[in-house]
Amino acid sequence: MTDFHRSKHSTGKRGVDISGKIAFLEKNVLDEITLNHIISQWEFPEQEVIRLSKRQFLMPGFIDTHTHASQYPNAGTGMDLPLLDWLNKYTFPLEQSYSSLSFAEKVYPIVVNNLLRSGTTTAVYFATIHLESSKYLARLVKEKGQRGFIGKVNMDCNSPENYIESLDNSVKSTEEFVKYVLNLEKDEGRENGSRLVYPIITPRFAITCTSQLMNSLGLLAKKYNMPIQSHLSENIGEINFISELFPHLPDYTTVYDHHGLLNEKTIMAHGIHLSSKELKLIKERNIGISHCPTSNFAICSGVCNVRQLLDEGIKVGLGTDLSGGYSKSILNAIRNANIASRVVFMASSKVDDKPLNKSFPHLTLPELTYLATMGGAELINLDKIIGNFLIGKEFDALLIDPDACQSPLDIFDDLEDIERIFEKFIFLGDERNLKSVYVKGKKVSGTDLESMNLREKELLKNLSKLDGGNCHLCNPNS
Ligand SMILES: Nc1nc2[nH]cnc2c(=O)[nH]1
Ligand SMILES: [Zn+2]
Repeated sequence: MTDFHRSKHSTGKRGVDISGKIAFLEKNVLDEITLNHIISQWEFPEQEVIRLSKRQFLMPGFIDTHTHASQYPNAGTGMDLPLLDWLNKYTFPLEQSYSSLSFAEKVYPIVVNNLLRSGTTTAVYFATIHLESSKYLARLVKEKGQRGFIGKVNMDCNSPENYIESLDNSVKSTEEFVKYVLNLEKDEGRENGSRLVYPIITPRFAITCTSQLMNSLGLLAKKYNMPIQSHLSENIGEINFISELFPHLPDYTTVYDHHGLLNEKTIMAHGIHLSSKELKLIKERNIGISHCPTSNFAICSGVCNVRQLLDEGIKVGLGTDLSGGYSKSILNAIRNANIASRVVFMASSKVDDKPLNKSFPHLTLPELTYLATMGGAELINLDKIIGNFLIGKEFDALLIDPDACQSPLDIFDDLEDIERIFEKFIFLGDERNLKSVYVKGKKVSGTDLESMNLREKELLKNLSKLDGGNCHLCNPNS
């Protein structure tokens, strides 16, 4: 039996309290009497008790540790080229469009709404080099109630003529951006829990940043105690170019280290083709790797050996890497991380002499779920605040309804227990199963009618006409 309380106005430490923190958890509540007793114990003014039906369950919200909000319009297109050509032909021309704030105003709301709807309660975003559009993205993420790390991208060399900054301007506008984002929540007292949006220093990658720029960004990150994100060892052509640009340095990871960009708050996307020396350095600096399997497959960058990263004790989270990755959904990233880990195993010599049993070294369902939640929280240094449902953490959660309208899951009562239903949701489910999405205890998205806009309601009405519409979503009177 599952229930949870949300308080709209209580300052008391109960249920999910006013600051969005989890105040209590009760296990094994099997009957109505005990349930009602608990509810009365934790009573608080204007409480909202949300009762989950038979097969509904809660899980921690998804954390996308690497996505390019600006590339969303290209998602699902342009998979015919490898990284550097792909950047030049498709990606840089699109990103250039954000020099116009009104372009950003058209795209970014769609991005944030859709990420929330697919269960991404926290996203680590790349915007573009443009200050005003990047500020707008930060404002929007906060307004929509998503947790987010927003990066104004830096690039001052090896970039197109119309999509490049001067060194001076890049550093100045980044500092202005950082101050702007830090100020966004200055009026909100810390009794309201953690902040929602953070700035993150974002040198695009070492190909498009001069040494001076990387050094300055490293210092800026230090000055404001900020996280850093970039790309590392994604593609062989990229790695070869790096060794041409930095012949005096032994490898790609050292390039970033040399410029003061590696610390325990650094997130590097991809990390596919790393040498053992680089892995050692990554572990030493305690940086995290954002594993972006959909992108790695889609633009043929390679297959990341996540088991090896985990065995080395390196922090790993999942990223969609829109639009190198075509899907905005972390569920999709989980599925591709699963396939990637099996490809690594099958390509290894061990495949012939190991039976398909429990010691099979591909990623397990608990591990995949961890990467999408707590693993991501560790990467962004919010593991004390989100990532699971320990008491005192903030309630970033998904209310999953396996029986939702048009659900892609088929549940056979006689066969299923909660573990199987959860597994089916992870591998077959989609946003139709996300009845509610909560960030810091506040509902920010969901499939039920109250959270829909007019267009969505209209769409559902039409669906119900086609379908006969007997479910509570298609037909609220049923
Ligand atoms: N996948 C990906 N890799 C990059 N490396 C540098 N920029 C990018 C980007 O936008 N996407
Ligand atoms: Zn990327």
